Formats: sequence, structure tokens, C-alpha cells
Amino acid sequence: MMFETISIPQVGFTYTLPIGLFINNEYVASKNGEKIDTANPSTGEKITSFYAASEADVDVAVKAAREAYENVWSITSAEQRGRLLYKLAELIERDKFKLAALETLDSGKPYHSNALNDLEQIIQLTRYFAGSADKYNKGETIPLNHDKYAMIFKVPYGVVGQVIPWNYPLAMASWKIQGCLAAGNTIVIKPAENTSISLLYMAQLFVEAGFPPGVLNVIPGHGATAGTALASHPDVDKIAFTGSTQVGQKIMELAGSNLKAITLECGGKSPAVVFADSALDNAVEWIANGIYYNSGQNCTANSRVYIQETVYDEFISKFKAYTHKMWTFGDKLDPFDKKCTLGPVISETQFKRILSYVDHGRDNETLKMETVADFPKNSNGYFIPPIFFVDVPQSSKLNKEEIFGPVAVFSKFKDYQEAIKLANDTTYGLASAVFSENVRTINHFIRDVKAGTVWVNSSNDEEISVPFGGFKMSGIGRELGQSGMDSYTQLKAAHINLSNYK
Ligand SMILES: NC(=O)C1=CN([C@@H]2O[C@H](COP(=O)(O)OP(=O)(O)OC[C@H]3O[C@@H](n4cnc5c(N)ncnc54)[C@H](O)[C@@H]3O)[C@@H](O)[C@H]2O)C=CC1
Ligand code: BAL
Repeated sequence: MMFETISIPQVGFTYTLPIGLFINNEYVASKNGEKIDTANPSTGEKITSFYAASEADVDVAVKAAREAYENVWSITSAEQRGRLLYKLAELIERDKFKLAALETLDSGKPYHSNALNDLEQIIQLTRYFAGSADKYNKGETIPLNHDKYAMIFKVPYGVVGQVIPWNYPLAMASWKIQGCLAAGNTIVIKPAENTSISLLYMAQLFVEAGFPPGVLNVIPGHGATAGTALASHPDVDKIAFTGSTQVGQKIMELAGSNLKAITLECGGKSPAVVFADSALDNAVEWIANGIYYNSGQNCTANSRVYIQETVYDEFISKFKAYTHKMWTFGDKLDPFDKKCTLGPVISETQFKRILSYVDHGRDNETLKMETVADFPKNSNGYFIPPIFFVDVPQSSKLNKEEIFGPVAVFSKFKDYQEAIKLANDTTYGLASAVFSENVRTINHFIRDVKAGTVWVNSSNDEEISVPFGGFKMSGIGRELGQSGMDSYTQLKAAHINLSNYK
């Protein structure tokens, strides 16, 4: 059976949910019959199980993508690729509530305040890349002399492998799939083990929109088997990954086997720096949202917050009051509850991992910890209240490692020189935020901070038309915007000689 019936009573939806690998526009069982269970993070209860791709299944999916590329997609016009993406955007919009609800069930993200936002972003970016398909600048001509010129083409790679994480299951898939298809590639994508069902469900919309078989293939599976097989496959031309820096490093090694092109979007320890002249209420709101939204499971979460010493106490007291008002499990411990803004974290593994940082900070480093709510009693869900640590020394593990949970870390600084030194004191370089009303301070910070994104008087405020990606160990390459097309094209140069055979 390739479909199961599941219901979400909170929103009144019933689904005929595909549980097979999506290859050549059909759902199929894995060759060895292995399945993965997926659970509801707010209760710990099993939702369903779906087939897990083996190495042999990855091979079948790559062959499907190769045939689709060579025989169909590479001769499909950019305008037609755009039309299909526009149709897809319509279908996603039609089904956005059902898709968002599935995302909430499987990942725990609050339906009203998170999952529906993700869907709005996905619809917007699908239209963006639909439009880009035929508007993207696909080349240039360089006159060399009277008789010679060169034509530079931006051509697709061919077959692209993609490996995505669980914090934004459909959004991370869409950040990768839509631009890649618009640029003319075919895809084999592996979702994360604990959040595969929403993408399997959305794959049906690609069929309905008219995408030919093999253009998009979705192969859920384990990282160590399916992920490794995809990243090392000799017929995959490019691999794009979002997830931990450790796995990013492995993917880079595996990709070396046939010198695949790579895009890596890895971890972060993104600083937010608050100067005394900033609009403090504004800073408090952006920073609390920047660490507690999606329960802190954001690669760009501002988990290090540096505050100028003269406003440090005031900032913390405002932060505490705002967090108390805004960030709540709601009354029912259910992310479908309208009042719920802080859902459970994704899994028991992540729950324990986050708590190990909290325990370490409080017990081993004897740091001062505060929270605005208790851990819920009588729940098997993975709920963690908003937590923050104050007066944290720069040497603390909490200031060095990615926690990936609702845990903020506050430290103070004296002046600009100290602030920028602290902000850059990290192996990561994904994002940063600065709060100030002084144009020179802002200008210096933009120039000096070593990060792929700088938010000025805001934080975690993504725009799909703006390139996104990291410096240092946060990654390689960019997604979104026209960079989201560049990442999926390579340059070909043709030297044209029109001289009289001299
Ligand atoms: N940058 C980001 O957005 C994310 C960062 N993380 C970080 O990673 C930490 C651990 O989370 P994990 O779920 O373990 O992340 P992960 O990096 O292991 O998982 C991300 C994806 O990589 C795949 N994967 C794992 N091992 C692989 C391998 N050897 N070859 C190919 N693919 C492989 C997984 O199946 C999943 O699809 C988190 O606490 C967080 O710090 C996790 C998810 C997203
Ligand atoms: N906010 C989407 C990027 C990420 O956190 O993985």
C-alpha cells in the first residue's frame, strides 16, 4: 500500500497520504521494504511510517532524473518551465492549509503563527522562480576582435541531489527545488528522517501541475545510507545541502568523488549587537523573535546577544516582559491552538541535546538562568519554555556552540571595538544583527562583521529576492534571489572564429 489515511481533527482535514518513494511521478516501495516511523513532537505518538530509500533506490531515482534531463527537461523551454512553476504556485496556494497542517502535525511548528507563514513564503518564492525561469540572464557575448567573439552561456548542471533538514521541511525543500527547476535541472531530493511526509504529499502537486516524470524525485531515507549514496553518486552533477556543519563537511568529502559542485547551508551562532542608542523596544522584539520563533530551530537564530553595558539591565527587563507576553505554549500543549506561539522541538534527540546545553550552563558553568514559564507537566511532547542566560562569558560553551533551541545567551560590551570583536569571535558566519540609530555605527558594523547576512534594526527577516548563505563554517554558495539561479547553473564559453581561416 502506497497510501495511508490520516486525519487531523483540530483542522478537520483527512489525507490520503503517500508513503512511498516518489520516483518518475509515482510512489513506489523501497527495494528492501525498510520503513521509517514518524511521530508527532507535541505528543510523541506515531503518525505513520514511510518507505526509506536504500542505495539501490537512490540509483533508480538518479537514473530517472538523468533520463528526464537528457530526453525532456533539457529541451523544455525556460518559458514552459516557468509556466509549470506558476501552475505549481496556484496549486500550493489552493492546498496551503492542508500542507501547513501536515507540517504542524509532523514538525510541531505552531500552525497559525509559523506553518502558515512558511506556506506564504513558499507560494511567493514559487512565483519568484517561475518568473525567473525566462527572465534570468542566461549569458553574454564578449567581442574579442573584428572576427572573433565569445558567447558565454549559463547552463544547468543536469542532475542535482539535494539533502534538507527538518526545521523548515517544505520551505527548505522549496528554497532548493524551485530555483533549481527554473534553471533547467532535474532533481533527486532527500528530506530529513523525521519530516518527510509533507514533501511526499506536496510531490503530488508537481504531477498535477504537469511536470514530466523524473524531473523531481523525492527519496526519504536515512542520512547515512540514502544521503551518503546521493552525495557520492557518480551521475549526480551537483549536491546542495542544508543542515549541520558536521554533515556539511561529510557531504563535501563525498562530493569530491566525482568533483560535484556543492552548495552548503550549515550551522550558525549568529550575534545580535544592541547599542545604547538603539530603539530598545524594537531591539527587544526582533531579538526575542529571532531566538524563540520556531522554538529556536533556525540556522540564523540570534543565539548570542551582546548589549552595551549602559542599557544592559533595561534591555533584559524589557526582554523578559516581552517574552512573557509573546512566547507561550498556549493552554492546550497543542501547536494547532491559536494561542500557541512556541511549539515543541522536533524530537527527543533534539530535546535532550538542548537540555544538555541548559544543564551545562546552569550546573557546570554556574551561569544565571532565567525562564518565563515552566516545563509542562504530564506531557510526552518535547516542549521547552523560553530560556535565557545572563552575564555569559565569551569563553562559555553557550557562546560557542549552536544550541538550536529556545535558549538566548546575553553578554555585555563597553564600546564598538569590543562589540565587533565579540561578534566575530566564532567559527560560523551565517548572519548577524545590529541595533543602533547611529548611521556611522551601522555602516562600520556592516563593513566589519564577518557574516553572509547583516540585519540592521531587525533580525531573521528573510526576503526571498535576497541572496542567503554563510561565511566561514556556515557554508558555501547562496540560495534565494538570482543567486538561487546562479547556484544551479554553470558557465560554458564558446569561442567563435569568423575570420577567413587565418
Ligand atoms: N542549518 C540548519 O538549518 C540546520 C542545522 N542543524 C544543526 O544540526 C544539529 C543536529 O541535527 P541533525 O538532524 O542531526 O542534522 P543533520 O545535519 O544530521 O541532518 C540534516 C540532513 O542531513 C542528512 N544527513 C545526515 N547524515 C548524512 C550523511 N552522512 N550524508 C548525507 N546526508 C546526511 C539527514 O538525513 C538530514 O536530511 C542541530 O542541533 C543543529 O545544530 C540541523 C538542522 C538544520
Ligand atoms: N529560516 C530558514 C533557514 C533555516 O533556518 O534553516
